[in-house]
Amino acid sequence: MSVIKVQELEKSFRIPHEKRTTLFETLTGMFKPESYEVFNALKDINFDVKEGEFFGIIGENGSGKSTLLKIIAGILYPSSGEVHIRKRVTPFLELGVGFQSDMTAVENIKTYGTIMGMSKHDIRSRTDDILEFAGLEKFRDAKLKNFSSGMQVRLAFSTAIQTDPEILLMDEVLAVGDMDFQQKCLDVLNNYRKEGVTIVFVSHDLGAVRRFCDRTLLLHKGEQIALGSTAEVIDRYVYGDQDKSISEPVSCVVENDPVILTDEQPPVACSRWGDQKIEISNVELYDKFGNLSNRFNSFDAMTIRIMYHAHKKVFDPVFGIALYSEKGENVYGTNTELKEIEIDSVEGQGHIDLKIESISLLSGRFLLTVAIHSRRHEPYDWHDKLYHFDVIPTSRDAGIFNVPCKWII
Ligand SMILES: Nc1ncnc2c1ncn2[C@@H]1O[C@H](COP(=O)(O)OP(=O)(O)OP(=O)(O)O)[C@@H](O)[C@H]1O
Repeated sequence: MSVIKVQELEKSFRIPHEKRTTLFETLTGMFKPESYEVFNALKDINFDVKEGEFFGIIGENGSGKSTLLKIIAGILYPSSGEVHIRKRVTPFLELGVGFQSDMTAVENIKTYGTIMGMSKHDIRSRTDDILEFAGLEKFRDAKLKNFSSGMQVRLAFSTAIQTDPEILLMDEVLAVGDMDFQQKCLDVLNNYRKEGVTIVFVSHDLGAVRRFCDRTLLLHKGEQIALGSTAEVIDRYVYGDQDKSISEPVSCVVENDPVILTDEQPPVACSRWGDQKIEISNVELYDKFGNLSNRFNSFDAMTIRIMYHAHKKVFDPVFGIALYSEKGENVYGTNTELKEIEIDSVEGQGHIDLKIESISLLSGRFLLTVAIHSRRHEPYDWHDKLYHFDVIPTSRDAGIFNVPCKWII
C-alpha cells in the first residue's frame, strides 16, 4: 500500500527583481508594479512511497530536494499537482526550530514536543528518556543559551524521535552531531525500519542512502531524472549527466631543459615540465560503463587513458601515474617499469591505458599526476597533479584508502 503519492507535482517561486527596503523606495515604487520572475523549483514529479519503505531523495545542491520534502510535510503548497498522504507525517526538517535560548532543557522539551505533536502526558513521561538519549541528564535545568550547538541538536533530535512517527521525513539530519551521536541516530533509523515506519530521507551522504534506502529518487534542476533501486539511481547520479570534461591541465610554462628527478627534490614551481619529446596530449578517465567520468564510486573500476604524441621515435619510454589526496599526500604511484612492462619504442600518436579493477580509495577528491619519462628518469612530459577526480563512499570505513581486513572473535 502506498502511503505517499505524488502526482504531476510542480512548484514555482516568484523571485522579485528589486527589493523595496527603505521608505523612499516604497513610496517611489508605489505606482510601479513589482516585477518578478518565476522560478520552477519542481517540474512534473511523480512517485509513490510504500508503507514501511525507506525512500531516498538525492541530487545536486538546489535540485529541489528540500522543497519536495517541505511540500510532503505540508509546510509549502504545490503550485499544481497532487500529494496524497495516508498516515501521520513527522517532519525532521529543521531540528530545533522553536527552541528558546532563555528556557531550560526541560522547558524546551515541553514546547518543542508540543510543536512536534506530542501530548502533554507523553512529554511528561518521556522527558527523562529524551534527556538520557541526548546525554544531557545533568543539564536538565540549564538554560539553552549555555548549550553548544551540538547539544542543542541532540536535544532536538532526541525529542523528535519520541513522537512515534508513522511517516518520517528527514532532511540531512545525519549531517549534524558528532560520530557517536550520528551512530545513535542510525540505530534509531534501523529500529524504525524494523517497526515498519516509512522514511523519506534526503541526504548528500550517498553511503548512508545506499545503506538504508530501498528505492531512491534523483532530482536534477527540479526534474525527476531517475527513480528505482538505490544502487542504480546512485550509479546514474555518479556516472550520469555530469560535466564529463576531466579537469583541463592548467596552462603552465614547459621547462625545456631536461630535469633529472630525484625522490628528494620534486620541482614544485611548475606543475608541468619535461622536454616534450613525447607529449601528453590528453588524459581521460573512464568509468565501469566505459564512459568518460570524473566521479567514481569507491571499489568500482576505473581506466586512466594517457594519450601521447611522440614527436620522434623514442626508445624505452616509461609511463606512470601517481595519486594524491587533496592535501597532497601521495597515496599511490606506479609506472610501466615498476610493473615490468617493456615498451620498445613509441612514435607519433597513441595511447596507453591503466586499468584499475577496483578503486581502493574510500572517499573524497584525489589529484592525479601523469608522466612519461625515460628509464633514467629524464621527464618527457610530467603533468604534476594536474587532474582530479572524486570518489563517492560506498562503505562506512574511515580514512583515505581501503585495507582489506576482517575482525575475528
Ligand atoms: N522560498 C523560496 N523562494 C525562492 N526560491 C526558493 C525558495 N525555496 C527554494 N528556492 C529555490 O528552489 C531551488 C531548490 O531549492 P531546495 O532547497 O529545494 O534544493 P535542495 O536540493 O534541497 O538543495 P540543497 O542540497 O542545497 O539543500 C533552489 O534554487 C532554491 O534557491
